[in-house]
Amino acid sequence: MRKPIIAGNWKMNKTIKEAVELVKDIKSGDRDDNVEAVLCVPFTNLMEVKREIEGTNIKLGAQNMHWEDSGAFTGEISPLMLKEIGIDYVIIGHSERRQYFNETDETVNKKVKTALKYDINPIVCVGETLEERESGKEKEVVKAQVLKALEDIEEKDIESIVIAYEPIWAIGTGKTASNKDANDIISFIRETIGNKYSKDISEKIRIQYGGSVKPANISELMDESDIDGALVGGASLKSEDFLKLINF
Ligand SMILES: O=C[C@H](O)COP(=O)(O)O
Repeated sequence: MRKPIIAGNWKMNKTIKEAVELVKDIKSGDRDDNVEAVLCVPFTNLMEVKREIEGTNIKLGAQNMHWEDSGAFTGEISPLMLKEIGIDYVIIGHSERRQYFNETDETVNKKVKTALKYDINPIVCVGETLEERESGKEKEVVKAQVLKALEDIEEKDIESIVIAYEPIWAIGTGKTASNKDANDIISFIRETIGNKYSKDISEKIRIQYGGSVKPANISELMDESDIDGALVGGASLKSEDFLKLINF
């Protein structure tokens, strides 16, 4: 049985003061213990948010990470720095990083390997553009992204990974993939992992959907057979909405 995982990706939002207020509100709300709630916050908020969630079952995530431990990489954050703070998750290969910061399948693969080396659970994002979907290439694109992200990764590490399927055309646009379409691609990702490794591990890995998830559509998405959770942008910035999502 896969434990549902709802992760809020705050993106480039919230000052430290705003972050603390939001976490205090989330902390004080009712939360379903059977759902894993993760807050993926800007680097500058990690330490304060870590302090705030101490003693709760809320998990902490970063939104990116370099693959090297240290060195001349101005502006980058290393896995050692994140490990010291005590993060549980790191988002890798979000489409915004691929689109605006030249993240490639190769760098995604390096970062996934580094995260695993440091026992940080990677949330690996994949997803097709509108153009790719309209030309019927979504499965081909997503399969290539998944296989490259998992290159040279052993089966024993697969369960530590979460995959987030986020069709780019559904991110921040208010357009959600239909439940059926999202479930279809997610079960295809599961099948791809099953073919590369084993059916057993493909049944264990958690795969989220992301793209305009909100309180109004979360339960129907979670009713689908293969969708194990959501990676949520906009709706994770309001405590009321995020609490509704984790109590779907
Ligand atoms: O990481 C989250 C996704 O990019 C979805 O963002 P959104 O919920 O604002 O569409």
